[in-house]
Amino acid sequence: MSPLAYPLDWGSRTFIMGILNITPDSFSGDGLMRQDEVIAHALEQARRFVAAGADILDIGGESTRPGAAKVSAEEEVGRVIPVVRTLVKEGLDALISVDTYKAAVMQAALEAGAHWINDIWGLRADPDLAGVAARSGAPLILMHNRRQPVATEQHSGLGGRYVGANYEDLVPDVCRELMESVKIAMDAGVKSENIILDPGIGFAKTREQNLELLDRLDEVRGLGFPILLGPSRKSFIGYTLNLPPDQRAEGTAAAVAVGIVRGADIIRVHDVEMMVRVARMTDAIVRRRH
Ligand SMILES: Nc1nc2c(c(=O)[nH]1)N=C(COP(=O)(O)OP(=O)(O)O)CN2
Ligand SMILES: Nc1ccc(C(=O)O)cc1
Repeated sequence: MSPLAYPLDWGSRTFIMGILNITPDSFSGDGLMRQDEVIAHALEQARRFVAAGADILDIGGESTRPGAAKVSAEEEVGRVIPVVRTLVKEGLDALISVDTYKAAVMQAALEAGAHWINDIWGLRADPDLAGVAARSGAPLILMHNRRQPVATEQHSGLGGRYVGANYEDLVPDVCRELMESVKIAMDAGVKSENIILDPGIGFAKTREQNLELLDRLDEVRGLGFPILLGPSRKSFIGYTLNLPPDQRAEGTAAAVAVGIVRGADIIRVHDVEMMVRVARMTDAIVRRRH
């Protein structure tokens, strides 16, 4: 079957992005490189996600958690591209997104047939990515994030998690900085209808800031772009419920439901089957979709 046509029918329902981490060190332990036969496992997980209702599959080859080891573009290409090729060849009924901030990785992914670009640095890490995005005409997710941890702060005992969390006024600051990323994109020639914004839950934000940003997501939606939300299994849930990543499904469900009420268009999740049900139920209430 052919993937969903873009632009998606925003507002008609919540779209589901399933996370496929081709990493040995992802924070919630879902990284497929912990296993043998990575490609076979990725394909199996992708099929399971699509059968459960995923619209988009997001493939990542470098953990983005604070303090994670950086991976070279060559190594990331070696992890991600074989999986992109396999999923494209399989012809799954889902869009293929690649979670990378590196222009070289994204260029290779697009050539291998990927459809979407997911940049956790909102075009601030690799300026060449803006041109790659513009030339490809692919939808581009611009996530809010702040500067990379410097060595001394990384050793503060917080793993760099709160570096950059010194906001003057949280929501307006996040909105302004997202619009700076939009400007970088549009100056490079990315069309506004290809831009999706993401508040960056868990990136340079304290627990309280993550909770407030989620509750005020409607203000970010007010910027006029579709919104992607990624709360899945993150530590703001862990700190609130005092639970490890593998026990954060209910907390994720609450965040997903509130996120949809406040205007999220896409949710990025690990537990696809469960969150599809949460999204369908929330859509039935707030969008009257049955
Ligand atoms: N657009 C967007 N991209 C993201 C987001 C997010 O919230 N929004 N969160 C991530 C962290 O989750 P993941 O499970 O992929 O963890 P990892 O980075 O440790 O692999 C990684 N990528
Ligand atoms: N990449 C990230 C992974 C996890 C978290 C978090 O648990 O808050 C934040 C960022």
